[in-house]
Amino acid sequence: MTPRQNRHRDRAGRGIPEATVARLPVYLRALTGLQERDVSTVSSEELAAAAGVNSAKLRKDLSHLGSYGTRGVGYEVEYLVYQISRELGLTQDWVVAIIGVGNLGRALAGYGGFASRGFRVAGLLDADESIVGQEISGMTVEHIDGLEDMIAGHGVSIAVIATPAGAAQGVCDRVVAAGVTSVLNFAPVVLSVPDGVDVRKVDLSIELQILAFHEQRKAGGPDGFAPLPPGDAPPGAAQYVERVEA
Ligand SMILES: NC(=O)c1ccc[n+]([C@@H]2O[C@H](COP(=O)([O-])OP(=O)(O)OC[C@H]3O[C@@H](n4cnc5c(N)ncnc54)[C@H](O)[C@@H]3O)[C@@H](O)[C@H]2O)c1
Repeated sequence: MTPRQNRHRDRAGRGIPEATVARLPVYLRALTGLQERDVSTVSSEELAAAAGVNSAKLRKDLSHLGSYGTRGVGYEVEYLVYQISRELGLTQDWVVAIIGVGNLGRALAGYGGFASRGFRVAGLLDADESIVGQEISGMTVEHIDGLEDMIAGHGVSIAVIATPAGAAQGVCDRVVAAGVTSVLNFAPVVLSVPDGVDVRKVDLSIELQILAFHEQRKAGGPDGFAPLPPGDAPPGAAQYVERVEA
């Protein structure tokens, strides 16, 4: 493993692998479902089945949090929810700004799931004068000129970019210069950021391509079940398979 990969792998801190970090929200969702049904303890097998992973992997993942369960009893649901939430930084509120209030930005602004997971949308910003001033999901859209003031005034720590591709890098540079170190990018462009800034890119078309790739293989594909040559896999497929299988 190169030093860069190593850094990436340990970025979550305390040596928790990125693949484990990526599965923690899945465990959390399964545990929240158990809490809603007043289940107080759960075996690793039950939790693994609810989360869609194998139980050995689940036990290994949870051991990174110092959680080993009790033989014959399993894991205490409430405590595990607390441990995972703490590890993911969900025991504190995170302030989010949504930049670009078109179709996607509006949908995100109206999504109730953010607040219940500890993400507070502090504001919506757009460059279009006809959108600025509109009331969306109880918030007034502000002009992008006020970006830096909003970040400083509300303590924004996560910027969601939902602008067209051509505007995304400029917006990203501004949020980073204003001190934001986490960016969720929906624009179909790879953003350049300095060290210490985390960018997560959401691209539904890549996810669809990956599903199409797996559908094709399930159906026998052009070459039966033989692995497709690398050039035939959609972008992100190898990464996805790695993410799922790690
Ligand atoms: N990731 C995904 O799966 C996915 C899905 C749909 C759309 N998208 C992408 O998300 C982005 C938004 O899509 P949409 O359908 O909402 O587009 P849209 O055109 O409806 O909205 C974009 C908004 O960004 C604003 N904008 C433009 N330049 C800006 C700037 N410099 N600062 C602030 N605001 C600015 C526009 O005024 C507009 O309101 C696009 O890049 C699109 O390709 C991604």
